[in-house]
Amino acid sequence: MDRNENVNITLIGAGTIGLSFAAFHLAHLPSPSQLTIYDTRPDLARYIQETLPNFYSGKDISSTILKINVVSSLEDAVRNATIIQESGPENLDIKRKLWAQVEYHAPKDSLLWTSTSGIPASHQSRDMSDKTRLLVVHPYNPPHIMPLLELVPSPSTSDTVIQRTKAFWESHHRTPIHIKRETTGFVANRLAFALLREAIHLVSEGVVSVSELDKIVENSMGPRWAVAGPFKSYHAGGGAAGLEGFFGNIGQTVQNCWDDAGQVNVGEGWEKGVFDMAKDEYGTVDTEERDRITRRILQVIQEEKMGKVYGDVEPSSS
Ligand SMILES: NC(=O)C1=CN([C@@H]2O[C@H](COP(=O)(O)OP(=O)(O)OC[C@H]3O[C@@H](n4cnc5c(N)ncnc54)[C@H](O)[C@@H]3O)[C@@H](O)[C@H]2O)C=CC1
Ligand SMILES: O=C(O)[C@@H](O)C(=O)[C@H](O)[C@@H](O)CO
Repeated sequence: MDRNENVNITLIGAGTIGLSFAAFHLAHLPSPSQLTIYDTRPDLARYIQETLPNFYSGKDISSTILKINVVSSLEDAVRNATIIQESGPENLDIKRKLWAQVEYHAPKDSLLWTSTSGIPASHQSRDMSDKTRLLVVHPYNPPHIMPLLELVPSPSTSDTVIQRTKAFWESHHRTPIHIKRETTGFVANRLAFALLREAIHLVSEGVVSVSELDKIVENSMGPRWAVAGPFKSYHAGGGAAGLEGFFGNIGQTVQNCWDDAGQVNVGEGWEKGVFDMAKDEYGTVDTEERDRITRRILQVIQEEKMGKVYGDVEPSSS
């Protein structure tokens, strides 16, 4: 499936992730009328009118919003969908119930995607009759800017579903990565949370403050890993001998750091100190400014790596 096909996309859940996906698809669908949004909130239409413009720096997109199908019935939402992306609460019972209903009302060849941060498709699809259809398509927040999509099939998910999904996102110049096995937190969150655990350890031990730690990441591995991931970076760092040379040179230091790594756990009492430090330092983060800078950085990287900048979050007005 590629971006040029006439697709009807249904978003279930219009919260942080759902609306971000809405902004992304509005910029790529030939018409806003190909987008359907369903949510159980009673004020959905007004909520969309009030919040979707925030993705376009307050630009008047009222005529676009009017063409979106905003529906209050799940059956109406999915009956003509080519792609259904669920971004409801991170709650297994809710997702399970949704998929059993969606499967019943949706076209038999529609793609069924869940945005979940960590509930495996094999758990969500328990009550589905055709478990081959469900696939985790885990975005990195915010999906209208962040290129990564982790495609995490259950053991039942068909390869056709995976390949059609991969083709769709690649045709939209995104980076879908097929994760081969269902792991807790998939991959991106595991890596991010491993670093977060060490960060919390260092802050709660008084080694650095919250803002000092953030500055260390923002001025070193942050930009480094945006250009070359950990393996490529350390392979390069090993010189002619590559990663083997890297470990030959500093393998013992690496092991010493691993041996001394923090083992903080949730609920052990570090929370108040660290949370208060983050609150005092950052208050409410200006996510619009954060996203503006992130978008600029990603555009430069996209231009360098793909030779051109693709699309932005500008809704089609047709
Ligand atoms: N917030 C984040 O940074 C990320 C979240 N995710 C995942 O995306 C999913 C959505 O997360 P958020 O957007 O942050 O949550 P959210 O709480 O902002 O939005 C959830 C939406 O679902 C609606 N909802 C509740 N029950 C529903 C139902 N039965 N049917 C339809 N809609 C219903 C709510 O009204 C709300 O608008 C979760 O599974 C989460 O783990 C994935 C990546 C990042
Ligand atoms: O960090 C992200 O954007 C995603 O990988 C997530 O799934 C979030 O961590 C989510 O779990 C909570 O924000």
